[in-house]
Amino acid sequence: MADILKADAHLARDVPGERPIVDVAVGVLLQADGRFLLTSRPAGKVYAGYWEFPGGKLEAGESVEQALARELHEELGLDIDPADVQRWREQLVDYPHALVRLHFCKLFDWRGELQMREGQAFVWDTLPVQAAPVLPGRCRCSNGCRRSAAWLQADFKKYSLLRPSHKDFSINSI
Ligand SMILES: Nc1nc2c([nH]c(=O)n2[C@@H]2O[C@H](COP(=O)(O)OP(=O)(O)OP(=O)(O)O)[C@@H](O)[C@H]2O)c(=O)[nH]1
Repeated sequence: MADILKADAHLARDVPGERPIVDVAVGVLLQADGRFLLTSRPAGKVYAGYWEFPGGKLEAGESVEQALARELHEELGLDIDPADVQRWREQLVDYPHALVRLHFCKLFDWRGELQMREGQAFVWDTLPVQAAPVLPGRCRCSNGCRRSAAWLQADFKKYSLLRPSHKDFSINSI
C-alpha cells in the first residue's frame, strides 16, 4: 500500500476514498551553504500563510520538470533549465481539500533575482527549520509533520556525495 501522509486527519475529506490524485511539482532550491528556499502560501489559497517549498500543480501534458520551471517563473521570476531538475522524493499527502502527490525535486542552479510575484514572503532556511508553520501542517500521522525536513537532514549528512563540487560544505552549519 502506498505510503500516504494524512494531514489534519480530524477534518472531513470532501469525497472520502474517491478523489483523483493531483500531481504537484515541488522545488527544493539549495544554496552552496545548504540553505534552502521556503515561501509562504499567498492569501486566498488553502493553507494561506503556511511555509512551503515553491512549486505548484502540473498542468495537462506537463512533466514535473516543465511544471516546476513554469511555476518558479510565474511565482518567483526565476528561470531554470528543466534538465537541471533533480528528482528527489515522492510523497502522497491526503489533505481535507485534495489528495496530492508531491514530486520533490532538488535544484542547485537558477537564474534571476527573487521576486515575490504573488505577495508571498520568503526565507532561506536551515535545519532545523525555523519557519513556522510548514506544510503539511498539523499532521497526526505517527511520522510527524516535517517529513521533508527529515529527508533533508538525512541527505545533508551525505551531502558531499550528492554534490561533488560542494565538498567544502559544512554540515555543522545546519
Ligand atoms: N508548492 C508546494 N505545495 C505543497 C507543498 N507541500 C504540500 O503539501 N503542498 C500541497 O500541494 C498543493 C499545491 O497546490 P497550489 O495551490 O500551491 O498549486 P498551484 O499554485 O498550481 O495552485 P492554483 O493554480 O490552483 O492556485 C497544495 O494542496 C499544497 O497544500 C510544498 O512544499 N510546496
